[in-house]
Amino acid sequence: MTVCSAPGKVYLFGEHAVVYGEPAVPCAIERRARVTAEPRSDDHVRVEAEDLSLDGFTVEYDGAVGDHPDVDVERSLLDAAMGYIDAAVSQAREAAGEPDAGFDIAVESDIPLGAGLGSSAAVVVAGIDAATRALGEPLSPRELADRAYRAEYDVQDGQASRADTFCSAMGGAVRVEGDDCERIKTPNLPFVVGFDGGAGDTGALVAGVRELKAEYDFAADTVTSIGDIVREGERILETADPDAEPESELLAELGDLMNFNHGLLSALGVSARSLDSMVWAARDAGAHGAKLTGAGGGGCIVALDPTPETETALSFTQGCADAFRAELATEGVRVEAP
Ligand SMILES: Nc1ncnc2c1ncn2[C@@H]1O[C@H](COP(=O)(O)OP(=O)(O)O)[C@@H](O)[C@H]1O
Ligand SMILES: C[C@@](O)(CCOP(=O)(O)O)CC(=O)O
Ligand SMILES: [Mg+2]
Repeated sequence: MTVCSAPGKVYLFGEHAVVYGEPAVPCAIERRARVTAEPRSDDHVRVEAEDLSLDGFTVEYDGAVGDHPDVDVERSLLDAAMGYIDAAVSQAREAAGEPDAGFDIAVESDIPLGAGLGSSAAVVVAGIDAATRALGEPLSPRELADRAYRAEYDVQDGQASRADTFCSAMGGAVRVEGDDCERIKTPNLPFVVGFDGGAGDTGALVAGVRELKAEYDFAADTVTSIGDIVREGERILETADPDAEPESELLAELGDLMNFNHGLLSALGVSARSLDSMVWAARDAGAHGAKLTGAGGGGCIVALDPTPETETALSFTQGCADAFRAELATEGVRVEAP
């Protein structure tokens, strides 16, 4: 029985625009998904995923992944929910050269689903790591990131960047621009997350931005401007001492860029009333800056505040279901039990 875990993430800057080749800076956070993989003597895949919004269920596939699931829910719902695990199993089988490998898989996660904290990437990265290790064919974190990206790309119909999966595999803060992915050094940024209890549909939100961009030059310019914000943010981060506590001047500069980034995401139609309301609650509480994180439409915002004020204000904000401090996770994917 092999258990691997991988972290979720927040976007300091750059979601959506990263899909079109602009740079982005996601940061891994200490909320993890854990996947257990146990090889089977047959070619079946049995999945236990208690956090899924289908009220928790157990499902057994017959032979080929995705065939004849033995569960009493609508097929389309099940496919949507299980797509990422299917894709992770397929990548692990391919990587290990064992197309007929069967597994008992269990998924457990502290990352809310579909809320912009990268639960899908964490499940896929930890899943591929656990399944390949269970077959005795461990991959490096970069190989895992690449396989996990291919899995997300397939499930999201070709609409995915490498940002979430690379960040989850490597941990820490990363910079992603097209196929170019690297870890970067940042000071320990004081992230506060507000969660509205809901979720957004990543595929539909990405498709919406794609349509706007194709229809209006100013929407395409907005995407480029998000890239400009990220480039400016990187310039500021490069001047910071990664080993010192971040100074408030640095946080103020980053916060201004986060606020600008949120405005442009909002212009692209991916914010929501609940997200805007949490963003304003954070700003009113004295956060240096706040923005939605991930695909948007519902889910989470991220703010920068070293004091307890933003977390407290969010916990009293209507529409905020949960508020918590998110520590930077310096470790990416890891083995919990070999
Ligand atoms: N704990 C989990 N168990 C099983 N599947 C999960 C789990 N967490 C996430 N997933 C998969 O990831 C999907 C959510 O991914 P996505 O829409 O990209 O949002 P995000 O990555 O922002 O959380 C879920 O619908 C599910 O398929
Ligand atoms: C909108 C996007 O930039 C980030 C999506 O993040 P999440 O799945 O909502 O955590 C899409 C992508 O980069 O693949
Ligand atoms: Mg995702």
